[in-house]
Amino acid sequence: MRRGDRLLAAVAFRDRPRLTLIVTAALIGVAAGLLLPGALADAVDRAVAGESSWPAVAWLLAVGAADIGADALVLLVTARLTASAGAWLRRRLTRHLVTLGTRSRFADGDAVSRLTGDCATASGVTTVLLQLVTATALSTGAIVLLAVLDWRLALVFLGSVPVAMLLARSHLRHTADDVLTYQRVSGEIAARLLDAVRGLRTIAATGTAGQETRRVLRPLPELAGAGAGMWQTQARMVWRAALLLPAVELAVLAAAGFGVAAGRLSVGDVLAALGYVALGMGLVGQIPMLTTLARARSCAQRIAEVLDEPPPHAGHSRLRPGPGHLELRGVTVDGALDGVDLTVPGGTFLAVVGPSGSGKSVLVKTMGGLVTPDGGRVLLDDLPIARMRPEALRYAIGCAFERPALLGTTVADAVAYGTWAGEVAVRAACRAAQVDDLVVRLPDGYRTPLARTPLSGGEAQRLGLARALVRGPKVLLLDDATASLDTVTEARVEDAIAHALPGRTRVVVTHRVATAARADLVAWLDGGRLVAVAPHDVLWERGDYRAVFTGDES
Ligand SMILES: Nc1ncnc2c1ncn2[C@@H]1O[C@H](COP(=O)(O)OP(=O)(O)OP(=O)(O)O)[C@@H](O)[C@H]1O
Repeated sequence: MRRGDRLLAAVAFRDRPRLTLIVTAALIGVAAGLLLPGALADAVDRAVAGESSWPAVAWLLAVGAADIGADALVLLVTARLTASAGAWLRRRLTRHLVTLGTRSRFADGDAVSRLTGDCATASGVTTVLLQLVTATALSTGAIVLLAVLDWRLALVFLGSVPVAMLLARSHLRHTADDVLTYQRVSGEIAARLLDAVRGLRTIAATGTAGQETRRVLRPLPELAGAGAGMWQTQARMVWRAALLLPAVELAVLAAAGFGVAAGRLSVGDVLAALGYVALGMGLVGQIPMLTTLARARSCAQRIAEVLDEPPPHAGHSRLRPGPGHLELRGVTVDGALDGVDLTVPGGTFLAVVGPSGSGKSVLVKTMGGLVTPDGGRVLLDDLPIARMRPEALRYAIGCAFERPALLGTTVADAVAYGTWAGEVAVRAACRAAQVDDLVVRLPDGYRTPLARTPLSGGEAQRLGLARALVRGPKVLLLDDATASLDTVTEARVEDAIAHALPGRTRVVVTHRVATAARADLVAWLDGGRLVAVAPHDVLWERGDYRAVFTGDES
C-alpha cells in the first residue's frame, strides 16, 4: 500500500464515532433509496386498481423522508469530518515541517501549497469514498431488485455495464497525468510567488515587477493545460453518461413494455423498473468522483513525502555542568567545512574570521547544532551536542543572526520567544543588547505589536541578540549578528554582554578588525579549513592574515 494511501486510510478512520454515524446514516439512505421505487409502484398500482392507497402513500412518504433525512445527516457530519481531518493533516504537516527546519528539502512555496491545497483536497477523501461506496451499493441493490422484478429487465440493463466500464477506464486514463501535473505545477508557482514576495524590495529597487510577474507565472500555461485537460475529460464523461442513461432507460422501458403486454408486469412495476434503472446508472454519474479520488490520493502522497522525511535525531542527555567548553573534532560539512579541529575553552571570546564563503557561518551553525555535520563531532563540556536534549541545547547555546526573523505578536514576545521569560528578564536582555531605549520609546513600549514597529537592520539585530541573551546561555554564538551596528555601538553591546553574562563562551563571526582585536582568540578560516587559531596580535604579524581585513598582503 502506498504511503499516501495509508495516510488517506488514517484520515478516513481517525474519527470512528462520526464515521460510524455517517455509515449508519448512509446505510439507511441506501435502504430507503432502494425501497422508494417499490413503494412508488405499490402506491400507483393500488390507485390504478381503485383500492385504498393511503397505507401505501404513507409508506412512500416515510421512505422518502428517511431517504432525505439520511442524506442530510450524511452531508452535515461529513462536512464536520472533513474540516477536522483537514485541521489534523495541517497540524501534523506543520509540526513536521517545523521540526525538519533548515533540513527540509522542500522549497518554502511548495511546502505552503502542500499545507494549504493538498491538505484540503486529501481531507475530503471520506466524502468521496462515501459517495462512491453509496453509489455502488445503490447500483448493485437496484440491479438485484430489477432482477427480482423481471430477470429479463436486469439482463437488458447489464448490457450497459461494459460501456460504463469503458467510460470509467477512459476517464481515469485521461485524468491521471493531468492531476499529477496540476499538483506539481501549483507547487512550483507557489514557490516562485513566495520568492517574489520575499524579494519585493529588490524587485521595486530594480524595477523588475513585469519581469518577475512573468517569471512567477511562467508555468501557468502548463497549469492551465492540465486544468483544461481535467475539465475536458470531466465534460466528456458527463455528456457520455447523459447519453447512456436515456439509452438504457429506453431499452429497459421497451423490455418492460413486453412484460406488461405479456401480463408479467403491472404499470407500477414499469415505474419501479425505471426507478431502479436510474439508481443503477447512478454509479456512472459518479465516475468523475474517481478523478477527485485520484487527486486526493496524489495530494496525500505529496503530504506523505514530507512526513516521510526523517526528523533530526533528538538526543536525550541532560546538560552537563561546565564552563561552556566547546570542542570540534574533525568536523566536516560537505561543500563547506573540511575536517575542522577546534577547541574553545569555557569563557573564551573567540572571533571567527576569513574571506567571504570560507565557511564561518556554517562553522558557528554547526557549533549550535543548526547544521548536522557529515563527519566529526561537536562537544559541549565533553558531551556531544547531538546527544543533548534539544530544549537543553537551546538553553545552553544562544544564537543570534545577521538577519533575525522576529517571531511573536509584540516586541516582548519576540524577545521572550520560546521561553517563559518575564518582563524583568526581557528588559535586562534588551538593556544588554542596547535596545531598551528604543523599545521604551515605542507607543506601547514592550507591548507594541511587531507589525507596528518599523525596525532598521541594526535595531532588528539588537532585538535578535536580546532574544539570544534572555535564555542566559553559557555559550553565545553571534553569526555576523552585530554587522549592521556602528563600531561604537558594537563595542558597547560587547561590554554590556560581558557584564550581563560574565564568564560565558562567545563565538563571534566578524569581518571587523577591531572585533578580532578585542577577542581572546581568533579562528581563521579559508576554504572550509582552519588556517590558524591564535590571538589577533600574533596573527597580525602575517601579511595573509592582514589581507583578510585589508585585501592587501603587504
Ligand atoms: N548548511 C550548509 N551545508 C553545506 N554547505 C553550506 C551550508 N550553508 C552554506 N553552505 C555553503 O558553504 C559555503 C560557506 O558558506 P558560509 O555561509 O559559511 O560562508 P561565510 O564564510 O559565512 O561567508 P560570508 O562572510 O560571505 O557570510 C558556501 O559555499 C555555502 O554555499
